[in-house]
Amino acid sequence: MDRHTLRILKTPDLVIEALAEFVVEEARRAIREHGRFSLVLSGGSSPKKLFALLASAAYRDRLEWDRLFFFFGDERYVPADHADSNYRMARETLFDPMKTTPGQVFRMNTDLSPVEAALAYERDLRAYFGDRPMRFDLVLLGLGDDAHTASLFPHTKVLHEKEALVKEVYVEKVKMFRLTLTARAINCASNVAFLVFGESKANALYHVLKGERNVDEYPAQSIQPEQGRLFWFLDEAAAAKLNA
Ligand SMILES: O=C1O[C@H](COP(=O)(O)O)[C@@H](O)[C@H](O)[C@H]1O
Repeated sequence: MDRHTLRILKTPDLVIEALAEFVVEEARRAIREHGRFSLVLSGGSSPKKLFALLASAAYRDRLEWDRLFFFFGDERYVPADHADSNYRMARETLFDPMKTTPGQVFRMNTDLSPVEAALAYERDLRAYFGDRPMRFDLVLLGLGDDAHTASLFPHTKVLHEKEALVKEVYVEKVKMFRLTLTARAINCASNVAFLVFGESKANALYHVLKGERNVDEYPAQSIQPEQGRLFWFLDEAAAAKLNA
């Protein structure tokens, strides 16, 4: 994989602190340059502590919260208050503590059918960017131990989507519909940052970064920002196989 920066730190907490600093830096830069910061949040369990840190006393005054706009890289097709909902996790750790206004948060609407929810989110994105280039300032991503990212899972049709920015996808492995930004949408971003820690991710990470290119098998390889920068924030356990 070409053109990326690795930040490897000893522990998950140090990785999260480094990424929180990066979020602050990029938010300030984006707000200085074009007045707002468009941030795509990842789901799953890894970003919980990051969101809580950004909402903590140490960080809250370092961000101009009312200029931040939040999006989702993917969503599990469950109600918004379900324990598995990525939106719920972000609401509890970030939006509620920071009292964000509804206009700042763009959630994938799982009250609609999967197809309609994907189309509606695409419309939301296009309306948000309007005449400006369709470019998020920062996309946060995680990595599954099967090398999926967002809800771009191995051997799913969405990996070959070239037009849509958002798609619904039925994922046999987890036996549910997911909604996901496509690689096309993510690769338009100014910055993409993966947050990966733990030994269980080491194998997937090795294949994504050092293995043969095979996007069907290792979907995270499809993330290659066209003009933006790609960062990997890793702990030593996740990075253990990279120098082997
Ligand atoms: O299902 C998902 O998995 C990945 C990785 O999650 P983690 O719990 O291992 O951190 C996540 O990035 C994605 O957003 C999520 O929906």
